[in-house]
Amino acid sequence: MSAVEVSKANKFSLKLNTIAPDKSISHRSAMFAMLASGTSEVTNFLRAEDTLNSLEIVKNLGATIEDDGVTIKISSGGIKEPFEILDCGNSGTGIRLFCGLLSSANGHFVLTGDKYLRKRPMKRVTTPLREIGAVIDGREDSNLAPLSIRGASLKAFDYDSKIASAQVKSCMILAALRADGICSYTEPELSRDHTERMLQGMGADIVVDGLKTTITPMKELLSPLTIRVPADPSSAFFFAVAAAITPDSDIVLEGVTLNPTRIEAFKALERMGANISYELTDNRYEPIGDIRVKYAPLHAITVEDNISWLIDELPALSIAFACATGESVVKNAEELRVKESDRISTVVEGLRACGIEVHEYKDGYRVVGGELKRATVDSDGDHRIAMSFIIAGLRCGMNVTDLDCINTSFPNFFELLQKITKIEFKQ
Ligand SMILES: O=C(O)C1=C[C@@H](OP(=O)(O)O)[C@@H](O)[C@H](O)C1
Ligand SMILES: C=C(OP(=O)(O)O)C(=O)O
Repeated sequence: MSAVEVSKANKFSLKLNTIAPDKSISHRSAMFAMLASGTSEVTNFLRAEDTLNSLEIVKNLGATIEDDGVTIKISSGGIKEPFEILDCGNSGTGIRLFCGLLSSANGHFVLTGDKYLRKRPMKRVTTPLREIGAVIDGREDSNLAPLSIRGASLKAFDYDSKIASAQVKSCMILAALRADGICSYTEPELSRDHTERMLQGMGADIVVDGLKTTITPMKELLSPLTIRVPADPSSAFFFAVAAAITPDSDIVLEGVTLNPTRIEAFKALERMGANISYELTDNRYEPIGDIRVKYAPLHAITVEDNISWLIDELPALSIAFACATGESVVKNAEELRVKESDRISTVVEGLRACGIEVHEYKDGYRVVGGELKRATVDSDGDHRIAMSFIIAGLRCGMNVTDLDCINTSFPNFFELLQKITKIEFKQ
């Protein structure tokens, strides 16, 4: 399936209870099970390419996996040297967290990914890991995958990170769990905190004090995880924007993680005028609940703080900017340039193709709200760009090409979308 034609939508009222399970939590569930004694049980694991690659890697590292289609049981007898090259596919989260997990494990490990991942920067994890004794190398002096790791003993550290990145933080927390003394990691702004919450739930000694996380190495294996993965707010957000830009529409997104580090894009949409409410329904490892979004005319906003809390949703939020009155600005978001695509360029080019005035900056862009027009937009192999411009099509019709990437995070996206509008696939 290489292209889709999306029709303009009429008002809709919907409840969605099958939004894709959270990608960040699914990756972590598979990986953290390797640190437990006994069997971890994960229900509602995201069965998408990125996270299935992590599960396959865990299997290659010696875990036994039993899957009845509902619950995945993962039992590990410790990390074993794999026969295979470990392929993370398209996933930055996969490769960077595995670097932390494997740097202290016995054996030799080769991590790689697809042509997009092999262009993304890895020094952000390989440099701090090398500083504490990790034996890790890769192309361009360890900046680019394939990466090769020879497990080694790691020294205790106090690391002051310059980037607000949950991938870097999680990598270093995983390394710290097997270092030779108490470690601390400080970040410039709080990034998503699933790693801390899940590992604490498994009994790890991790103390969070504002931006500083202190980790005491594991003395023994952790307790197994028992988790139901909540729906992914980053996936749910495409449908939040769908309701926010389609007059008189109303949508309820069920069972989503309401972790404050993940729902900032919904808060931004609320600041733009959309009518949004949250209902807490569960609280295990993190708050979980339903998000209701009702259409209201949107106005422009500036987004410049806590960028890591909505970094993955910025492409979809930019579609709402295009439909708002006034000029919306995104600042401090240079991290967008090193995602699956350079998301500053792909958003700017895509919106311009749809007739919207956009000004590009080094660290963001300014979108002048206007009339979206039907265009052909190529995703550049980036799932979030593909889904964002498909949602734009609900306003004006759209042809979006290069769609296979959607399977990395949201395989049932089209099944849900067809509850809202007509879609026609082309070769
Ligand atoms: O830790 C995670 O699960 C993620 C962290 C973020 O990346 P960075 O840590 O690079 O900001 C985010 O963009 C990615 O989709 C998932
Ligand atoms: C950036 C993303 O993922 P990753 O970094 O894991 O490839 C994303 O899903 O938008």
